[in-house]
Amino acid sequence: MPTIRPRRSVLYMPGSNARALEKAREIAADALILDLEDAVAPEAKASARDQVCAAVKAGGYGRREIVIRTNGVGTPWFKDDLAAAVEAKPDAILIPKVSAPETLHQIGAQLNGLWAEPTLRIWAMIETPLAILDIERIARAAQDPRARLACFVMGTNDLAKETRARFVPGRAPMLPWLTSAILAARAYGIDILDGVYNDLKNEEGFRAECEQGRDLGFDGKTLIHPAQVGLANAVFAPDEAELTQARAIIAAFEEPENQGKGAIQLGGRMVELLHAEMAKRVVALGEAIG
Ligand SMILES: CC(C)(COP(=O)(O)OP(=O)(O)OC[C@H]1O[C@@H](n2cnc3c(N)ncnc32)[C@H](O)[C@@H]1OP(=O)(O)O)[C@@H](O)C(=O)NCCC(=O)NCCSC(=O)C[C@H](O)C(=O)O
Ligand SMILES: [Mg+2]
Repeated sequence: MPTIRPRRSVLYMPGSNARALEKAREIAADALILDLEDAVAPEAKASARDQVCAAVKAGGYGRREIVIRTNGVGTPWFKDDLAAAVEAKPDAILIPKVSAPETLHQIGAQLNGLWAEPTLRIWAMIETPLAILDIERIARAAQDPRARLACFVMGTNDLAKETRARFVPGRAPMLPWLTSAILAARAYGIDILDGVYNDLKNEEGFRAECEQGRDLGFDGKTLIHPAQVGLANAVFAPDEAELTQARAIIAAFEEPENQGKGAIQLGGRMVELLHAEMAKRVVALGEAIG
């Protein structure tokens, strides 16, 4: 079982907001996205870049995964963002509006030229109609180690803007796009995070969207406010009942009488070896969350 990195709660914060960057050291999110793109006004881009990179270099974020979101590849800020982010040594760099695999291959080549740490990963925002139409080829970039692709992040705000789809309970207009991206991510072994929920005061709606995202197969949810972290952590973690059931499945297949069997009955249900594999992942995720 490969090591699992929990990504239940992934909190964006504007790179221009010094208070948020400081506060984030105490927030129980699994990962933080320090944003240089949409959350930062054009006149604040350069100072936000300096501030974010200084914060990452200063550290103090504990086990939280640190991700810097650059401005888009075609913008005047991208080149400096990428160079500064590489130097700051975050865990990953998030590239907005990736619409074709060639972008990821080009960035992979640039990272080599910048002597990026071998452990640095690339995350890709999936938030344009073209990305959805070409999602399989984009995910396939993960097969090229130089592209360093580790995670997709759904940008549902940009998708709504570009398509004119509306945000409605249940997200029917977006479901085909979300599920296509999940399939592509799984086909090539990368993680995938659900988009943000903008309605900060609507806890019921937020819970429903977290549960829907989890049931669709997302690894976690991107968030915009610290108040959203606790619920996302709870929804995307296996609960006690799931952990107990998973341990029971693993134990059942270890019984001498079940050795060599591909399918057994447990508590009135058929379980197969594939369920034991799934159970091992649930237990490993539970242990990784600790
Ligand atoms: C949405 C906000 C602008 C609300 O800010 P504010 O009104 O200041 O909130 P509060 O008064 O409730 O804040 C309470 C304290 O919490 C801190 N705080 C708030 N948000 C964050 C945060 N995201 N990270 C860390 N800390 C945060 C405040 O500083 C307050 O602290 P204190 O002073 O001690 O009381 C704001 O929440 C915000 O800016 N959120 C993030 C916005 C953002 O990053 N947007 C870009 C990413 S979303 C996106 O683009 C997705 C994608 O690309 C797509 O297309 O969908
Ligand atoms: Mg966006």
